Amino acid sequence: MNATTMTGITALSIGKDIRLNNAEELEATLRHIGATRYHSLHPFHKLLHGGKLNKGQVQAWALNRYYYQSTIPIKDAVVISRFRDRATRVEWRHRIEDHDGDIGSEGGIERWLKLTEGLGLDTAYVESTEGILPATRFAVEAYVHYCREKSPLEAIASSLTELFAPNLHEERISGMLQHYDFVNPDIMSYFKRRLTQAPRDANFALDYVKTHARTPEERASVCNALIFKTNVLWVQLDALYHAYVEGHIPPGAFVPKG
Ligand SMILES: O=C(O)c1cc(C(=O)O)c2c(n1)C(=O)C(=O)c1cc(C(=O)O)[nH]c1-2
Repeated sequence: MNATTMTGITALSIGKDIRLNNAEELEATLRHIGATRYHSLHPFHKLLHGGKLNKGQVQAWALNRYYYQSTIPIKDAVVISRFRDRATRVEWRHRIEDHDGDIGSEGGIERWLKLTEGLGLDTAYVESTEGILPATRFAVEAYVHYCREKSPLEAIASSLTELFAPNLHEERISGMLQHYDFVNPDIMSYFKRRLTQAPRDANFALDYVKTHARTPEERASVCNALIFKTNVLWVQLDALYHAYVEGHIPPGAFVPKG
């Protein structure tokens, strides 16, 4: 079977007739899922990176994404809690430091707050998460629940969207710097740092699933974890589009000024 030409992948899972016989077929299928479902393809990102949004819309995106960013270390603590195996915990724990930082060293969450502050948002308001869309909260919480409830293999596999993040971050850095006069390199430092962190993390996760998914059923579960995660990311942008491009802001959510 040629995984890259496969059909039968539904919105939620790969077809029952798709049988992945080895690690190479698994990797080809994961890359196919990324190429067809990663949120780099979402219309909201096309607008964001193409300079087609106004400042209020970019603020709404950064405000909502803060909830995702600030939940990632909680998710990673859950992933760690799934492993008796010390080596896996040791390997995974730098992810928490990457986001939370350490005494005297800045982490990704602080860098994200530089972005929201640079965009003119009040940091206490961003941190309160009061203005985020309900769909942002539901999607992000679903990711944490997934890592708690599914198998440890699926918990690791659900991080595999990061395989596809560096290209998106490159596109975002250059697109946003080029198109928006309210964006400068300093406030984009979050993404610059992820360009080195994400490939290291993604490669570990990819090697892990290729080694530990030993049966066709386990390989299918890895693919389904990646599909689940692409949906977590996609629905967040659907909600942003509906609220801030089409103008249907849900009650109580952030309303851009002016
Ligand atoms: O900007 C993005 O589009 C994007 C996507 C993803 C992703 O693919 O899940 C992550 C990030 N950024 C990111 O910055 C990040 O730290 C991160 C951690 C994880 C994860 O699942 O553990 N994904 C992502």
